[in-house]
Formats: sequence, structure tokens, C-alpha cells
Amino acid sequence: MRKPIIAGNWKMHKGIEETRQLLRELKDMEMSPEIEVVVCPPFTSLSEAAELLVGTAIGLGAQNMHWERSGAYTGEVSPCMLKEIGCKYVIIGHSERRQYFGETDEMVNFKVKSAFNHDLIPIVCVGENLEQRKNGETKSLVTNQVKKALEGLTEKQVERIVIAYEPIWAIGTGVSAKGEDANEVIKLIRDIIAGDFGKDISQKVRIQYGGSVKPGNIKEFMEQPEIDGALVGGASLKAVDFGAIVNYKK
Ligand SMILES: O=C[C@H](O)COP(=O)(O)O
Repeated sequence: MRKPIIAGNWKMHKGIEETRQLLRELKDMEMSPEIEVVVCPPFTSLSEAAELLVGTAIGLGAQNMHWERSGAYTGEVSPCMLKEIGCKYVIIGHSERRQYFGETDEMVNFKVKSAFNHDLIPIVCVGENLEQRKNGETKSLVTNQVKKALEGLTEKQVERIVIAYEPIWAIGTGVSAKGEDANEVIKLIRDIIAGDFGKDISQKVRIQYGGSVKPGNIKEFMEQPEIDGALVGGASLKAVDFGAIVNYKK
């Protein structure tokens, strides 16, 4: 049985004061114990968040990392630094990283391996843009992204990984995928993992949907058999919305 995971990707929002405020509000809310809840603030707010989350069931994740432990990489943050702060998760290969910062599938693979080597769990993002979708390239593109991201991993690592299927056309647009369509692509991702690592492993991997998830549509995704949670952007910035998403069953 896979425990669903709902993660809030705050992107480039929330300085330290706003982080304090949002987390105080989230801590006051009752969170469903059936769901693993994670927040991913920007780097500069991670320390503050780590302190505030002590003793809570809310986990901490970062939004990116370099694959090296240390070195002359101006502006980068290493997996050791994230681990030291108290991160459990790290988002890797978000489409905004791929699109605006030139992250390639190869870099994603380096980062995924490095995350595991430093005891961090990667949340690996994959998904097609609108043009690729219109051209019928969704399956081939997602297949390629998943295979490359997981290349060289051990079975033990693969079963711990979290994958987020995020169709780029649904991110921040207010136009989410349909639950059934997202489920179909996520099933494809599970089948790819089954082909490369075996069915048992594939059944353990948690695969989220991301893209304009809101309190009003979370149920549609969570009811799908292959979808194990959500990666939430905009709606994770308000406690009342994120709380409603996590407690969608109430
Ligand atoms: O990482 C989160 C995704 O990019 C989704 O963002 P969104 O919920 O604002 O569409």
C-alpha cells in the first residue's frame, strides 16, 4: 500500500517572515494522518522552516540542488547542505528548472543519484508541454524522461523515489489535466518502471500529479488508482487552501 504524498512547492515565494506565518497557520491545522505532507520553501527559508517543523508531521524538502558535495559552483547549493538543514526531500528536474535554467535529462540523473547518495529522497518532475501534447509526443517524451532520470539506480533506490507527472501546460495556468488523463500517463510511468526494474518495485513507487491542483479538484486526482498524491504550486501558498487539499476527504 502506497502512502500518498502531497507536497507544496513554494517556488520563489515566501521570505523568512512569510514562512513563519504560513507554517504557524499550517501547524495549527489538523492534517490527515493518511497523507504524507511536505513543504518545499526557497533555500533562504529552509533553516527557519526546519526549526518550526520540529515535532510536527510535516516534512521538509528543497526545490533544487547541485549534484556535487562542494566546490566552485557559485550560486549553487549542495545535497550535504540540504541534509544538514534537515531536508528529507528535494525536487529535481522541475519543468521551470529545465525550461529557464537549461537542466537536461543527464543533469537530472546526476542529481537524482547524488540525492540518494546523501540520503535525500528525490521528487523527480516529468511532463510534456502543450506543443508536444498536440503533436502526440506525450508518451515518448515522458518515457524518455523517466528512463533517463532512473538510469543506473538500484532497485532499493527506485522504490523510494517520488515522481511528479506535471504537464507543463497545466502548471500555473488554472487549467488542470483531467483526472483520467493524468492517471493514464501515470500508469504509463509505472509500466516503464515495471519494465526496467520489475513489477514489485513499480508498485512501491509513489507518483504524484501536479498542475493547477486546488481544493476543488484534488479529489478527482486522488480518486484515480495510479495517482499517489500531488505536487502543488500556487495553492500551497495559502494555509487554508493547502490545508483543504491535504484534508480533501473531510
Ligand atoms: O511544482 C508545482 C507545479 O509546478 C504546479 O504548480 P501550480 O500548482 O501552481 O500549477
